[in-house]
Amino acid sequence: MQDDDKRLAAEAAVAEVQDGMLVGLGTGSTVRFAIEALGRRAAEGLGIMAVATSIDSAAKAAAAGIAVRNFADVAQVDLTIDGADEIDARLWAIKGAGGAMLREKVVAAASTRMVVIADATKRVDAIGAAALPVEVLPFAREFVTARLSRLGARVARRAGLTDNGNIILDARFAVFPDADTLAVAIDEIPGALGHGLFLTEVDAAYIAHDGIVTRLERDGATG
Ligand SMILES: O=C(CO)[C@H](O)[C@H](O)COP(=O)(O)O
Repeated sequence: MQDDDKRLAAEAAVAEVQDGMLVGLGTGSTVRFAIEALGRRAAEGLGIMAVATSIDSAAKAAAAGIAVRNFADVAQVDLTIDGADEIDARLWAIKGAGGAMLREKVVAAASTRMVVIADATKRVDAIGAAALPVEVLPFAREFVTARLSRLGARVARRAGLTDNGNIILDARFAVFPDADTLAVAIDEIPGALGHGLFLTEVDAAYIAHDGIVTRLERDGATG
């Protein structure tokens, strides 16, 4: 059921893709459905190329027959489709449970339009219950941990390394602080390379609940 909703949200977003576009591919189990849908459209003749936010998504896109460009060679993306861990009515999102939020934020910032796809379990009244992932230079591990603790977080180091060779610290807050203030405060910590708070990047969201897809736009429109 949840997978059906992920697929429906993904297919609704992929319907936005037009011939000639450079498409940004996020990361995660919902994006996997978007990659499959995009692969089907490419096989039917849609002329697109993609950039991927993770090694995993690049491999899945190539396997689906989508031409993948190296993002390092790219300054501008037409449309990016990505998942989220939480998203609210303002289209504020927490991302990064899959650990790709640093590349995801760069690609989102390069995109003319960025849409989130999600099943209804991701829709929240206010973001902040999910862990907030922070990608950290390994050299700065304890320093950044201390700074995040000072901001009120309980901090846990995630196992493994990101695609960029860095570590992830998951920050949990008993009471989530003002998101704008928190984003600025984390941005100012040297060694903290990126975090999962997406407050300005998301232009629209396709959210599926029991087979019905709702589109939310940043300007408040729904469909
Ligand atoms: O931000 C992400 C990866 O960094 C994912 O988009 C997010 O975690 C949602 O993943 P899923 O669709 O598997 O629930």
